[in-house]
Amino acid sequence: MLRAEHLSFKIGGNLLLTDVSLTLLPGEFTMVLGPNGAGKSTLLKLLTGTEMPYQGQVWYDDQPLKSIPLPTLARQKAVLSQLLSLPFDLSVTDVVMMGRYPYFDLNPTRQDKQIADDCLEAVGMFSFKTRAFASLSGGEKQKVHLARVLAQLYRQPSDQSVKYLFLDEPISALDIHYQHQILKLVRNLASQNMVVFVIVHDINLALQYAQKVILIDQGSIYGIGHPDDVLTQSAIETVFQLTPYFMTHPETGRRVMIC
Ligand SMILES: Nc1ncnc2c1ncn2[C@@H]1O[C@H](COP(=O)(O)OP(=O)(O)OP(=O)(O)O)[C@@H](O)[C@H]1O
Repeated sequence: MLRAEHLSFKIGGNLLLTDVSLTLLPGEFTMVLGPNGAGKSTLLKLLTGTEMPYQGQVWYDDQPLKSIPLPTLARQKAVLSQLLSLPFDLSVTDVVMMGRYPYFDLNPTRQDKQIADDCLEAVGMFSFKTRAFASLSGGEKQKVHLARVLAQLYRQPSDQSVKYLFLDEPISALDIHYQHQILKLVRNLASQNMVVFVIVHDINLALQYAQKVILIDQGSIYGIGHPDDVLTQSAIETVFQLTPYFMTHPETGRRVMIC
């Protein structure tokens, strides 16, 4: 379980996040939405320890995040940020193997290599494994970074511990086929004792996949809970300043938004 209490964050004199409290449960697929600049990435950085809050605290299970040793954290938590370029000339396999750094000393084992291959396969990028990462398209780079975080949290059968996966707009560069493939993959991971926190902009994908939604506006939580309870007509009108219409999907019966 992840628990955050009364998180606030400021840079200079600007308060970017104000009094955010939340609980994320393993097994629950949480999606985070909100306008540009609302504070979604800032919240992710506080929940992952990339930034320290000005006020408040984050716990992973019963441990304050700041007290968890980095080598332990590296096996528990993986983060995919929006920055996809790398300053080094690496192959696709090299990038995925970065996810295995917490597990080997000098050289990857045969098992690490197999895990990297499996994770590339899972995102449809196995045939690119020897390519130079810099030569890939934007969507291909995004899939390789996804394979990297999957490799980092790859679970051995004996490992029952809770894992924490944070993805900042992981499907922004993907075609519609891979948007759905990756979200199904992540939903499946969530069901395996994982806390999953995914920032997206697509309200219909959140209505389709999320079990919990966090709607952020102007540095605060506007709503948190079941997607149908949070992503209401009035909430979307207020937060995004446009008028949505909702229809019912003809086969599944779920809500679909059109604007
Ligand atoms: N280092 C910084 N200095 C000043 N302002 C910052 C800094 N980092 C972020 N901000 C501001 O904080 C606000 C929240 O940024 P954040 O990246 O969390 O937004 P977001 O909700 O993830 O937006 P987007 O959907 O555009 O990615 C923005 O207005 C941003 O300009």
